[in-house]
Amino acid sequence: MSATPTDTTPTDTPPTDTTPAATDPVLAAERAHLALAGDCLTGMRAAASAVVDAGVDAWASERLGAARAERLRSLAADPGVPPFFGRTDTGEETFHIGRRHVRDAAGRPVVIDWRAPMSRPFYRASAADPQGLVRRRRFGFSGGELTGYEDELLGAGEEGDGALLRAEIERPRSGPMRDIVATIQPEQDEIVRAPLAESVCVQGAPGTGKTAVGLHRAAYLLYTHGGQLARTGVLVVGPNRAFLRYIEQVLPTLGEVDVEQTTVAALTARVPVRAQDRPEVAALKGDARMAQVLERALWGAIAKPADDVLVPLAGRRYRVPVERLKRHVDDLRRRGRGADDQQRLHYSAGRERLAMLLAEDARRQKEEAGGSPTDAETRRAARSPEVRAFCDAVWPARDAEGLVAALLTDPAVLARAARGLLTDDEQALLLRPATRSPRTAPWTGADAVLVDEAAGLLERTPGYGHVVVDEAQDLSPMQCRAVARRLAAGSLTVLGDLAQATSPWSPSDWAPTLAGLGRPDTAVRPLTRGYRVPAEVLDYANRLLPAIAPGLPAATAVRHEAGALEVRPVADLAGPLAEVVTALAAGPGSVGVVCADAAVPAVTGALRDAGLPAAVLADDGAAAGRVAVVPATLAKGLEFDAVVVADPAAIAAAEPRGLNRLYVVLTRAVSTLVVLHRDDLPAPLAG
Ligand SMILES: Nc1ncnc2c1ncn2[C@@H]1O[C@H](COP(=O)(O)OP(=O)(O)OP(=O)(O)O)[C@@H](O)[C@H]1O
Repeated sequence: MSATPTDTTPTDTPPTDTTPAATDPVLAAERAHLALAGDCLTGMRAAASAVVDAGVDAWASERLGAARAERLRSLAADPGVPPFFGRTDTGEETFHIGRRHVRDAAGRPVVIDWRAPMSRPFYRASAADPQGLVRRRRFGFSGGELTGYEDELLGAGEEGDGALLRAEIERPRSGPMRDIVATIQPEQDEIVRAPLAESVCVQGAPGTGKTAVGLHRAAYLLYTHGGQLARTGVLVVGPNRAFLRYIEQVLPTLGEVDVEQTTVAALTARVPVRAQDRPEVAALKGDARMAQVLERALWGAIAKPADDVLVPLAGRRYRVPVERLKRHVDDLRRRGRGADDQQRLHYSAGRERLAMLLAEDARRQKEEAGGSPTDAETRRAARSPEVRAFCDAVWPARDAEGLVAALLTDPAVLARAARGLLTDDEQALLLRPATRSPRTAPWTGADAVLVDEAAGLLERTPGYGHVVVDEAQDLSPMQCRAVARRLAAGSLTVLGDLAQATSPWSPSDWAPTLAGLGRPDTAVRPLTRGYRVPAEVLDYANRLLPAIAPGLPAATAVRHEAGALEVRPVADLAGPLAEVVTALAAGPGSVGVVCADAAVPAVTGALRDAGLPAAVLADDGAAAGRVAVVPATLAKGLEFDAVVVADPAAIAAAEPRGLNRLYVVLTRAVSTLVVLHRDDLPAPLAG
């Protein structure tokens, strides 16, 4: 391998090697290409803004304008992000690989989008399997300037030593998550480029790049299947808003601004959540049996028609006999029972259809008698007071909040719907006093998911073409259903780690979650190379694995960092905490101080008393400062340059799956983990 100057990071970092390169002809040529790419981008931007917004009509003009704005937006290059980060040579052809295509005025490619098929060997080639490449080149930049490159002569069996990847993952962390487009690894690339039709479940240990892979997969799919997915959309679901804030810039940096990123709570926010369930109640409300209870509560209240109905049509009345009415109701009920949400007849549509069937019966009778009623007259018949009264009695109009409120407050309604499904004790757990109106009820997060389920029974939920669900190991069966409803005919990327499961539903394998998400045949793909956490820290956290996830393979870290882990017994927390955080805060990266949720005020107070600018990370994602106090329950998915864990025993003791929570907390650090413990450490970590 030939390695000239190796400031190997693709974006702005100080060079690690400042070998004078001004005289290096390769570097000079690459800098010229960089300048050309910059000029071409400027030209493309100018051309895009010069497109005249004149369509054939106002609508077309507006669409043209929107398309142009979109194109300009995607071309609005961040000056800190260089147009390319790598290059492939096949011996005949050379491609520079970057975040987006760049063409010259004649349309010749200057930079190839990383997602294009031609870019694939850049990520997959190895000395053993060069995939047609004689050389792979990676570039290092500083302040937007190309300062170095690293060659691998794959054709000659030479492979890099991973210096670039190491430099990239060791960069001090501060602020939101970054893209990994310059250093996607082969095992990650296979998942990123899996076909759109294929649903994928990534079981990955902490820091193996699951979130990164999921986001890059979304960007890849949008590029490769732009037309189809632009219509149906891509949805990314994360566990909370703090997590969303952390990841939300990755897709825009990759040029994808139209992906919806949300939480399950936001997805199901049909009622204002203003209360919290006791854990055992929340666990029951998240149970899959609740879907059956709701279905029965809704469809079970449809009554048998008792009498003939006289339907008025164009000045006369036509009798629809009760037997025929019964058949209509039975047929429609049957069509409402299908498993496929997109195909099945929903309750509200069933009610409308029933009214229409009565009107059509009347129309047929009139036609048989020689009349020819119009469509408008038939529709009017369907809306007549007689037909409406029949529908109200047999197939009453319902709303989702009202349905759930009745179920949770009326013992008789609940008993009827839950018979044989929930025990008496379980029914008693669900019941709460009624409020004057469902609007003012003390709705909880779990109730909101039930209301969403009810809404999904009433009407079809619009679906996306592809859904990425992160931290999926924590989803309740009812939350899985809420995501599945948004999937339509699309495919799914499920990301998670069973060892990090902290919810009451946490399964020991992926089958129930994948079934709940409506894609039981999804293949589970493991990721086991840890990019975030140094080996010293990961091996320490992995001691918990036999207790929390027996059988799950432990991750191996890609790098060692001597001195990355310090475990210190302390008599009193405040003093050592302030001392450790002061020392860490003097470094360049972010510092996360993680403690049990209940200890947040005390820990924050201790840090502030020592004059440290500590800010608490909030669930709404409000940005904490460089020293963030992180409640243990919000740490999932996040990372910090340095992490201090205050009182691990308290974190483990705070909840039923406290050891899993501790495993999450211990795996957030990129460079340094300091564990300060007053009490004995949990057994697997002691000694
Ligand atoms: N190929 C890569 N090149 C550079 N950095 C990488 C690569 N893969 C992952 N990383 C970095 O490793 C860190 C962990 O990635 P990510 O958050 O996606 O992991 P995860 O598996 O979702 O972790 P967790 O389970 O803890 O949430 C991130 O900083 C990410 O940018």
